[in-house]
Amino acid sequence: MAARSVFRSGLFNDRVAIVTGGATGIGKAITAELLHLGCRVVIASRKAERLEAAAGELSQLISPSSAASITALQCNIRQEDQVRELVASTLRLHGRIDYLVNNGGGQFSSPAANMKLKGWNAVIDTNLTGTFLCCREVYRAWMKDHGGAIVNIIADMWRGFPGMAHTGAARAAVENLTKSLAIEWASSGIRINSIAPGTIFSKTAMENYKELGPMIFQMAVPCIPAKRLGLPEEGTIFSKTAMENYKELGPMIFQMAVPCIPAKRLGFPEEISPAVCFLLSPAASFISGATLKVDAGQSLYDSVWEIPDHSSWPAPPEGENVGALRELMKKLKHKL
Ligand SMILES: CCCCCCCCCCC/C=C/C(=O)SCCNC(=O)CCNC(=O)[C@H](O)C(C)(C)COP(=O)(O)OP(=O)(O)OC[C@H]1O[C@@H](n2cnc3c(N)ncnc32)[C@H](O)[C@@H]1OP(=O)(O)O
Ligand SMILES: NC(=O)C1=CN([C@@H]2O[C@H](COP(=O)(O)OP(=O)(O)OC[C@H]3O[C@@H](n4cnc5c(N)ncnc54)[C@H](OP(=O)(O)O)[C@@H]3O)[C@@H](O)[C@H]2O)C=CC1
Repeated sequence: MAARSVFRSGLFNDRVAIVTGGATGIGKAITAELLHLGCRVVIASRKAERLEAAAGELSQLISPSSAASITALQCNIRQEDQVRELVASTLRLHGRIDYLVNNGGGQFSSPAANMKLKGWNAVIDTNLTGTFLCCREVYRAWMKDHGGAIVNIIADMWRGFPGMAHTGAARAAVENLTKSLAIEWASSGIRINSIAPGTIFSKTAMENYKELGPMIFQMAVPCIPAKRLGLPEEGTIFSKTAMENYKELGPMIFQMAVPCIPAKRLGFPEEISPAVCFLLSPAASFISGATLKVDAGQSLYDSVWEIPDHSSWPAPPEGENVGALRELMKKLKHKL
């Protein structure tokens, strides 16, 4: 991993940061850049082996003259006692907590109608409650009396999040939580902001979407004149075994987002970390309660979610305008 930064080296000397989910993907890029800037970073997530491996790898990037350091602490942000222990251990180790980056999180894709309550709760507990618990514990234990800066990683959920409704709801809630805390905690000198990434490619993020391969078939439906998949007895493509063959294609979902991204390419973790460092840094000293979209304009543009053609919508109220349109369509049809 290349640890580069546009910021002045030593900018975060003697500062201490907790980065949840700091061992993989976006979190790993944030950790690498903070280390490059001299920060003492604690990375926290559930899988101890992955945490240790990342800490080992990232520590190689620290030059001997640097004030930076990295520590791996296991923590499931859904567990209140574990979050409390993460904060207490960081304070025992470093004596202060200047920054918190709530990056740990995620979800699975599923139509809302198929979600089990357990799955819904898992995603809400992780992304909303986990973020709240981390904020509350650093506030109580340190930032209330000493100030600090918090960045919450949310998502591109501005037009809802069809296919991942649970995470859309949780991230929208975190955006609102960010605003509430910006006001409640202003008098402690705490700034809190969110970053909403677009579609960001990393190996670990991709592995989470393996199960989406078979959906490639479903996604073809709007392009088929019959508006349904063909069956094997009709000599066409769809069968259980064909679907099984496409399990590998789940990760392609990331690539399929490209036409919906004005940049016409995916984003990368190293394109999120500078925005996080900016919001933590003194350069953002007058910014709080804000959300920075880092999505190359994706949220203003297209969606991967296809609505099949249908005639299920309730009819509009009859009147002169509906009548006029009907007449116009009749005339056009006649001309064609
Ligand atoms: C066609 C349009 C679809 C849109 C797809 C677009 C794809 C591009 C998206 C790009 C934007 C966002 C990207 C990212 O966020 S990348 C980050 C990815 N990383 C992660 O998500 C990692 C963290 N995630 C998790 O740990 C899990 O997903 C989870 C949050 C669910 C927590 O897992 P936990 O280990 O605690 O829980 P379990 O695995 O035991 O599951 C609990 C219950 O949750 C339900 N569940 C879980 N997985 C699935 C699944 N794949 N499908 C359906 N349901 C699932 C289930 O009810 C589990 O309980 P049971 O198994 O007992 O029923
Ligand atoms: N990649 C993308 O396109 C986008 C990503 N995001 C969000 O950005 C963040 C980072 O994602 P990304 O790097 O792409 O994907 P990753 O899957 O690499 O990162 C998710 C990280 O969160 C950690 N994590 C998950 N659940 C918990 C938990 N309960 N307690 C502690 N840590 C947890 C994981 O570690 P472990 O499993 O070991 O606990 C992992 O390190 C996530 O919140 C993601 O949803 C938002 C928008 C787009």
